[in-house]
This record gives sequence, C-alpha cells and structure tokens, in this order.
Amino acid sequence: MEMSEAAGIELIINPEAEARAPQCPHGPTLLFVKVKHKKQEARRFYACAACRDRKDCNFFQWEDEKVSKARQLAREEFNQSRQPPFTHEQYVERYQRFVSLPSAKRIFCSDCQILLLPEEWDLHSPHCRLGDVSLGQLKRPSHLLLPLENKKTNAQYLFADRTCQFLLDLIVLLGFRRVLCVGTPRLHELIRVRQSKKEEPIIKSQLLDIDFRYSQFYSEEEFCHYNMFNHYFFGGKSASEAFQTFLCQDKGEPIIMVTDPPFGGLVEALAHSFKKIVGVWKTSRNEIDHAELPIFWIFPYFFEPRILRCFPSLSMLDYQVDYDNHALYKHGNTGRKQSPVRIFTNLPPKDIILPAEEGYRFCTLCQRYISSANRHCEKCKACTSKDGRQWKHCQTCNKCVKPSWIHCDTCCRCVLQEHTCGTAGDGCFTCGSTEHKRRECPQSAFPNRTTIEEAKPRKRKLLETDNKTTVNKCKKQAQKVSTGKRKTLKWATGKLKRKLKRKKKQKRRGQTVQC
Ligand SMILES: C[S@@+](CC[C@H](N)C(=O)[O-])C[C@H]1O[C@@H](n2cnc3c(N)ncnc32)[C@H](O)[C@@H]1O
Ligand SMILES: [Zn+2]
Ligand SMILES: [Zn+2]
Ligand SMILES: [Zn+2]
Ligand SMILES: [Zn+2]
Ligand SMILES: [Zn+2]
Ligand SMILES: [Zn+2]
Repeated sequence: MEMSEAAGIELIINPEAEARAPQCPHGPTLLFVKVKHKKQEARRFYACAACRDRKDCNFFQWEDEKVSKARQLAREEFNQSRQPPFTHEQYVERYQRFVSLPSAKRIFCSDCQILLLPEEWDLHSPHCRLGDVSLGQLKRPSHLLLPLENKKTNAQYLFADRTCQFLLDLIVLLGFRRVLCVGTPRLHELIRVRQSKKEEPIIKSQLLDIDFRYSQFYSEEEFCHYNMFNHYFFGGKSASEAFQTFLCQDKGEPIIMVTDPPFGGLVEALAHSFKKIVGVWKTSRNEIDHAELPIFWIFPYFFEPRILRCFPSLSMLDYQVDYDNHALYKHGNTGRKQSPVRIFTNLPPKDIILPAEEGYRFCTLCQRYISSANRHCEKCKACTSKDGRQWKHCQTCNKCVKPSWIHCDTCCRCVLQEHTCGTAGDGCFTCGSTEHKRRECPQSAFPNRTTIEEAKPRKRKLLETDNKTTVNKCKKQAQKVSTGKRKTLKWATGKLKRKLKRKKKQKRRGQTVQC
C-alpha cells in the first residue's frame, strides 16, 4: 500500500480499493483518510479524483457505507447528466459542418465556449459571440477558449511561447516523432500547426485532457477526454483504444510523454496513472527490452522529493517553465518572481541543452545544464540551487540552503530568519512541500479565480458595445463575484480588461464581436 500526505488527508492507493471505487462524474473516485495529529482516523472515504474543491464535485462515500440500489441508480443518472452535451463523434461532425460555413457564418459563443451552427444562433443571441472565426483561429483553440483557471480543479496555465517553442524544438532535436501530450493543449496545438505547415520531420501528437471543449477541434485520434488522476477515459473503450493505438504504433517513430498536471497535491495519484501509461507502452515492446518510456513531467521544484519517490529514474532540470496566464510563474530576473516550475525527465540531463542566450550553461562536473546563478558546491558535489538563485553551504546542516535562510541553533536546521522556533519543518499545509509554509505556497498565491460555471450564459443582455461601459459593467460583475476582497476585484477586472484587449485585437483583424 502506498500513501501520500497532503493537507491532513492521505490518499490510499491499493488495488482492492481501486477495484471497489464508486464513480463520480469524473470517473472512479479515490480512497482517502483524514489524519489528525499524525494519526489516521479509522474511517476511510471515497472522493473525487479530479476536483479538490467540493464546489466542483461533492462526491463523498464512506468506504464501508452501504449504497442502496435506488441511490446507485440516481448516482448513475446524475453522472450521466454531468457529461458534455455532445459525444466526441458528434463534436467532430459539428466541426466539419462549421468549417464548411463561409467565414461570416462561423460564430463562436464566448459565454458557452462552443462553435455555433446556424440553427443555434437564436438560442445564443443574448450571449457574447465572436464572428468570422478564421481557420487559423480554429488551429489554435487554446487562444480561442477561455483558460479554465480554477486553481483547485483545472489550473489551466498555458505555456508562454518561449517555453512551448523550446519544448517542441527540444523534442525534435532529441529525435522524437510522436508526442503524448497529457494536459498540455498548447504544446499539442503547436505540433499540429507545425504539421499543417508540412514541416519535416513530421511530428504526430495526441492530447489527453479533462477539458472536453477540445473535442470540438480535434478528431478522436487527436484528442481523448481523460482524467489523469485516475487514468479514466470519458469516451469509453473507443477512446482508450485510440490512446493505445497512438501510444503503441511504433513504426520507428520514437515517442515521448509530456505532462503538465495541475499543481495540487496528489503526486502519487498522477504517478500511479503515468505508470499505467508506461505499462500500456511496454505491452507493445519486446519483453527483454528494458527501455523506459521517455517522460517530461512539468511540475514545481519543491515537489522533487515526492516525484523522485514515485519515479526514481527522473531527474530535475534547471529550465524555468513559464506561463502566459500566470502572473507569478514568469521566467527571469525582471523584478517578478522566477518561475518555480521545472522539467523532470528520465532522459540523460546532459542531452538536454538549455538556451545559452538565457544564461544557462553546462556544468562538466554534474554533466548537465544549469541556470546562470547556480554554483557547483565542492562540499555537496553538485550544482545545488533549485530556485534559480545562488544557494549557500551550511557547515552545520552539511548541505546547501536558500540564500535567505540562516542556521537556527534552537531548531537545529536552516530556516527563514523570521521563523517561530519550534514550528519549522512542518511544511506547507496546501501542497505538502517542506520548502515553504502555506502563506508562501504558490497554490495560494492567487486570489480566487473563476470557474467555467461562472463563465456560463448571463441572464442579462449586455447591450453596450463601447469599451468604457463594458468595463464598468464588468467591474460591477466583478464586485458581485468578489466577497469584498480587493484582490479578487482587481483580478476580475484585470481579466475583463484582458478580454476587452483580446476583443480589440479581434476587431482590428476585422472580426465581429457581439455582446
Ligand atoms: C497547468 S495546465 C497545463 C497546460 C500546459 N501548460 C499547456 O500550455 O499546454 C494543466 C492542464 O491539465 C488539464 N487538467 C486539469 N485537471 C486534469 C485532470 N484531472 N485530468 C486531465 N487533465 C487535467 C487542464 O485542462 C490543463 O490543460
Ligand atoms: Zn468528481
Ligand atoms: Zn451561448
Ligand atoms: Zn555542478
Ligand atoms: Zn553545498
Ligand atoms: Zn544549517
Ligand atoms: Zn528556530
């Protein structure tokens, strides 16, 4: 039995629990146990694998609870009612009809996040819609769709161009010809754009993601609606077969899996799913061949110990991954915080050349590329910085620590100067890291973000088209959303300003925007 600790709740991974797991709308649930004062409570319970917020999925069942037939049926009905409005096959048919329409009739409903067919226009007339959707825009759905920024469930932080292009160039350079994109829609999209330009060598890609909106843009071979916390394919057997076919059709085209999961806890649940993917890949290979499925697992550096516990063959690279819609996770020393997100890989680090123009250089002793401020410590015999700043060696702890830490004789370890003695070492309540406390956790560094539910059709018709009135309206809306917290309001208005900016850009391109 494997256990993982996060926020006073432990995940229990064992085959019996998995076999008996009841289903919520997000597939088989996971078994958890509450922990108080480091002791497990006696009763264990099943809860949703995908949503860490009960607002998103409130499934709860005690492990030993008896569920009546009637409740079971009601649950199945409920789960069914929470599935996407169309099957993937229907989405594909809709897409074909959509692209055959003349440009003026290609309308996307921004409120419902759906490509509209002419017979649906009336129904969506009160909504914010975008007209003249170009074929170019259809090729870049991650730019058309509103990112699902609900940090507790989707945390859809999209790669900045710098990172996305770096990953693709690296994949090509390393000789991979197929990419299994698990929760990396923007990378999948970049590969598809490259494919459409017929750039040699041709790289193929398949996207697995919980965001079903992508079914509107991709075929069943290109996209599977998938939950990476329980390795569940929403599209049933045909979807899991499409995945197996893609993963196993070698034909001399090496494959790599690239994943960028939401950063909450549950590292062990993710690792469990990834091991299943590795298992499927291995079934298509010669048994005596001990090769490993190449992996890029993108995750914050402070999860390193937990990731390595699950996947000892991975090592962490210094490259800082950054995101478009993530104010804190930006690259570089430009006054903003540096991104804590890194690439974990089972490929030899020396083969992964990091861009010299960004200051990365090669350490011949460590045989890997390191960030500019990282220094090789003679005592640790390694380039020890994890966060991009130069770390210093503590003689007492006999290891390198962050530059802002000091050695505290009471706590018998290096800690932040302004700590309260005796409390150091408990780590973060939100993500489980021992590197920081909850208040410093990047998970809680954000004000509440909207969920897709909040972006659903508005009851009131918005008639104003001039930007100023719309911003004022938006501000009012934002005030409603906020619970009086200025931070939320600031963020919400920021988001609406970004939306307006996007609209302005689309208008400049001559696109019609109706709200
Ligand atoms: C941190 S974002 C990564 C996006 C990536 N940086 C990109 O630009 O392509 C997390 C991604 O995982 C997806 N995701 C969130 N929860 C998931 C789940 N339970 N199963 C599968 N995908 C999930 C989100 O929809 C999102 O695309
Ligand atoms: Zn659920
Ligand atoms: Zn609509
Ligand atoms: Zn070194
Ligand atoms: Zn050292
Ligand atoms: Zn120390
Ligand atoms: Zn102390």
